[in-house]
Amino acid sequence: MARGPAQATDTGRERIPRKGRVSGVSGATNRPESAGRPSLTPPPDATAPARHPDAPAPGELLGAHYDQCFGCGEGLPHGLHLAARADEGVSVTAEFTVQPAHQGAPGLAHGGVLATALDETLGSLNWLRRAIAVTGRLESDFLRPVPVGSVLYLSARCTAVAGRKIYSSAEGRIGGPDGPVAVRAEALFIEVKLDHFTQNGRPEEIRAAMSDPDQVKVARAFEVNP
Ligand SMILES: CCCCCCCCCC(=O)SCCNC(=O)CCNC(=O)[C@H](O)C(C)(C)COP(=O)(O)OP(=O)(O)OC[C@H]1O[C@@H](n2cnc3c(N)ncnc32)[C@H](O)[C@@H]1OP(=O)(O)O
Repeated sequence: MARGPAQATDTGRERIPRKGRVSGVSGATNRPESAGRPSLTPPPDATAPARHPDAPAPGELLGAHYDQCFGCGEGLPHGLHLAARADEGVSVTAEFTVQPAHQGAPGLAHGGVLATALDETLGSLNWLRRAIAVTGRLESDFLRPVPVGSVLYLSARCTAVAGRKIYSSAEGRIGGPDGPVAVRAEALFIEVKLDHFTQNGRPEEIRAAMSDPDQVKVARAFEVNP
């Protein structure tokens, strides 16, 4: 499709032409739809990820970062309720039990739900670095069907960091932590500032999350260093 100057879209936002990046605020409106797909392989100047000194100890549960999060929140009956634990270095393990509400085909987990479980597990890695980041790219492989009632044993690790780009990978096994791999993913998270959420999120939820008297909860909702 030919791209001219900025055009209105059906969301009422401007579509940004290829060479017309908006500078300043980080957010969904900044990245042109025509942008190519940067590689999931770290560049040669990438560095090894560093664990934050205050990161939870290996084996410690990370807890939900936000109780309305579909991946880990406790406040959503049909959410995944994924529970992630810190592991060594910048890596985590997590578990998620597939519920009837998570079906795609009869008796089997929906692929999008499995991708969510991978995304959430990968996202939780950022807490170990105390970085605020969002998923930019998530490439998933579905290797085995995952039945309702089964536990998906996930593990994820951050592999490299290059500027704002965070490279990571994850896999999910069934039948036990050493069972066969059912799903796996490679991801590129992009570090953002707090205003990514405050400027793009719906005001009701932002206000509610910000006004929680528990400052640690406020910080975790946005994955900010408390
Ligand atoms: C509360 C904390 C969050 C925890 C939640 C855990 C849940 C799991 C995580 C999620 O599901 S997050 C929700 C899903 N993701 C999003 O909603 C992100 C939507 N996209 C955006 O908001 C923007 O596109 C984004 C912030 C990712 C990037 O926009 P920017 O304008 O800040 O970045 P910019 O375009 O300047 O690119 C910076 C670098 O990142 C690269 N990049 C940006 N977007 C990319 C992308 N989508 N894929 C690959 N690379 C990307 C880009 O090529 C560039 O590389 P170089 O520095 O080498 O030039």
